[in-house]
Amino acid sequence: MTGTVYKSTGSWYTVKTQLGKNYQCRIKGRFRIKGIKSTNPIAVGDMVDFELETKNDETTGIINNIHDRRNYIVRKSVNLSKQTHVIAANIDQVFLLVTIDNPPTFTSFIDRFLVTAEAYGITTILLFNKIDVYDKETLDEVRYLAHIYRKIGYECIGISAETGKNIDKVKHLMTGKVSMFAGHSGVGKSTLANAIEPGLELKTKVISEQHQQGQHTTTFAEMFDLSFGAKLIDTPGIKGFGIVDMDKEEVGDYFPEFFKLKQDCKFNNCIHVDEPKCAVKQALDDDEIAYSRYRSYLQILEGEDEHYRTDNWD
Ligand SMILES: Nc1nc2c(ncn2[C@@H]2O[C@H](COP(=O)(O)OP(=O)(O)OP(=O)(O)O)[C@@H](O)[C@H]2O)c(=O)[nH]1
Ligand SMILES: [Zn+2]
Repeated sequence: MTGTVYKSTGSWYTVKTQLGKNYQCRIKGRFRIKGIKSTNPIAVGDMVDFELETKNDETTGIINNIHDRRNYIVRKSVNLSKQTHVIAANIDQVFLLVTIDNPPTFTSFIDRFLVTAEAYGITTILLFNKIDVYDKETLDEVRYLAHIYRKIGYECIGISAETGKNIDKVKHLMTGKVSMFAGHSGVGKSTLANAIEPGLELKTKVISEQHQQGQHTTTFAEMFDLSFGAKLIDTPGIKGFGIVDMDKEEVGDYFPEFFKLKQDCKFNNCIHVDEPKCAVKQALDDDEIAYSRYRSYLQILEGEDEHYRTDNWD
């Protein structure tokens, strides 16, 4: 049988078949996944093959194969083993919720998020939330940011999870796809989830309640089937992605507007900093590239990312 992993709690995996039946499955033997050292061989979103086994009237599944992943996101383990933890696989798109204030979302955060998503091969859509409470000036800022990111090719929507403004547009984009919501704490991820699917309880809340009681909890992602034919992966405590290791020469490739110009730089290994006849710097001078984007790029190049690492994950 073949199915998709909806939930994993350590050694057991909830796998749903195409006919919509859930099986509790375990892994047979050991899996090795090319290229990554992972603490967990199978993650939410994985497509797996399994055999059924019945013992004492209880039927469970034994997973014996994992299908190739289209993409996956990881977080580095907190210990020093350099192992990674795969959070989720086969994600179609991520909605990054952005608020101008309450809390503020800075372009440096947005850009680092986008670079990482590009590196993972995941489409990002920017949702500017809480537009119901913004004054004219703040709305102008939303428009300005939306203009910058649309020009690069990112879809941008102004929404209000509270009033329901443009939620239909978000649902439309989600239909038939596997999505995730990300963004700083307090931007409205849970509120949005509830606006698109009333009654859906995301774990983010549960986890923070447990936190207050001083309990240490390991967080696991979970996939939900929504009523309008969409899938949502909930990853408790997620603000962004874990960091992808990349070389200096690679960073510019994940800024789509830089990447397009790269072929016009004099040097084909140009990193757009001090090189002469650099098409990216020329475009910056011509206001074709936003200064905030170039600044974020330099920050990433210079490795000013330590605080982002902790910022991205609770
Ligand atoms: N005015 C207004 N308030 C909103 C909107 N969306 C969310 N909020 C409020 O913002 C606060 C935070 O919203 P949450 O949905 O809990 O934010 P979250 O991103 O899930 O936060 P974490 O669980 O900490 O990651 C709540 O008080 C919401 O009522 C909105 O569109 N407009
Ligand atoms: Zn260049």
